[in-house]
Amino acid sequence: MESSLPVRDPVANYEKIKRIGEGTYGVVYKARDRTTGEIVALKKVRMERERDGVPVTSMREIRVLQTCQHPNIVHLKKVVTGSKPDSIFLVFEYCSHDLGRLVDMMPRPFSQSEVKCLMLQLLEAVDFLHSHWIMSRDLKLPNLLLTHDGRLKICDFGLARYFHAHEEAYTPRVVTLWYRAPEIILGQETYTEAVDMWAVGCIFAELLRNEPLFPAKSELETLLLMTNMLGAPNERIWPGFSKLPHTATTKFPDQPYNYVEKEFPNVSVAGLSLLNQLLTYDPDKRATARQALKHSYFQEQPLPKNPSNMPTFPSAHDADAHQSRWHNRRHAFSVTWRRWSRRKTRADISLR
Ligand SMILES: Nc1ncnc2c1ncn2[C@@H]1O[C@H](COP(=O)(O)OP(=O)(O)OP(=O)(O)O)[C@@H](O)[C@H]1O
Repeated sequence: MESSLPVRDPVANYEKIKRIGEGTYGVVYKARDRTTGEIVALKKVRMERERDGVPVTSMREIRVLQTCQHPNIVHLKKVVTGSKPDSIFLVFEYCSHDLGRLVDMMPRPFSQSEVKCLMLQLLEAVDFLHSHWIMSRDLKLPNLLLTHDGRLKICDFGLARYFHAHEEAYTPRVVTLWYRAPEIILGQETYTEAVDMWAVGCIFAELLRNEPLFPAKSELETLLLMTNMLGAPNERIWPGFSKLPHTATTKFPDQPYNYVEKEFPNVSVAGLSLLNQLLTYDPDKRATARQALKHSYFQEQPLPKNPSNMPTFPSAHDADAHQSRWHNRRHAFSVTWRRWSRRKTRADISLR
């Protein structure tokens, strides 16, 4: 185990109340600090397969979380030891909802002013990450927490990494499939923080209509759904597209039209413009978080709600998984792709 970890207190200081999440890298509990009575979230770091101490993904997550003190990024309070010498728990501030479960349970989508409130908070957090040279690489609704007073917080930095001004090859198996940018699917190894902005576009669309934008089962199906909605990519709108590793082996349908306006009939011209700027194929032309924050969509009526005026909901953590329409599928895809990302050798994908 690395000695630089700020490990304090044993986990016995916390009383587990209930299990609220189980992800690829650990189980998450709602718990009470026995000394202060404070309610926290306790994430157990999976160690089973580790021979040499704390898994590298958890070390990365801890490092990133220590750097990121921001109102819209979940606060890591402590790292505590478990009963076994090598078991580790992360203690987070507790948030009553995750947006994945919440959106699934809501009978109708958030209002425009509520979507604006959530999007502004998400963009503030992403702008903060990118200005600190951090890519999340796993933005999706279940990784967005909501507090009882309307504050959105990004959680789960297990796939996050620092990026550099110079181009560098990164692992291709990142970002849960439904939120994965086209350049990753088409094999670009030197992708940038723009992959997070594609995911932000998918999240925006999902908040607007209460269902995932590209709920595909494979990378090929994701490309097909993208093409059906946005038109087929080509060299004219995305210079360099034809040279991407998987372009030659992918047969895109002959679909030249953008159907965003038709698919989102209740969204204003400014809202559609922001959505299209986020879901831009060419990562160099895709809106950055800072550009998106300045978009006129956030200045027009209805104005963004103040977080404190956001509606309140019964805790989404109390809902049965089967009550939640997309939860299991979202999670299944997350697990599958995280496992892929841990493989040492890159598996070939056939897009034909
Ligand atoms: N601070 C928190 N407050 C409340 N709930 C939380 C908190 N952190 C995590 N959760 C719940 O636990 C779930 C899983 O957490 P997290 O994404 O950090 O784990 P993971 O193992 O990395 O998961 P995944 O495989 O889905 O990426 C979240 O979707 C959320 O429902």
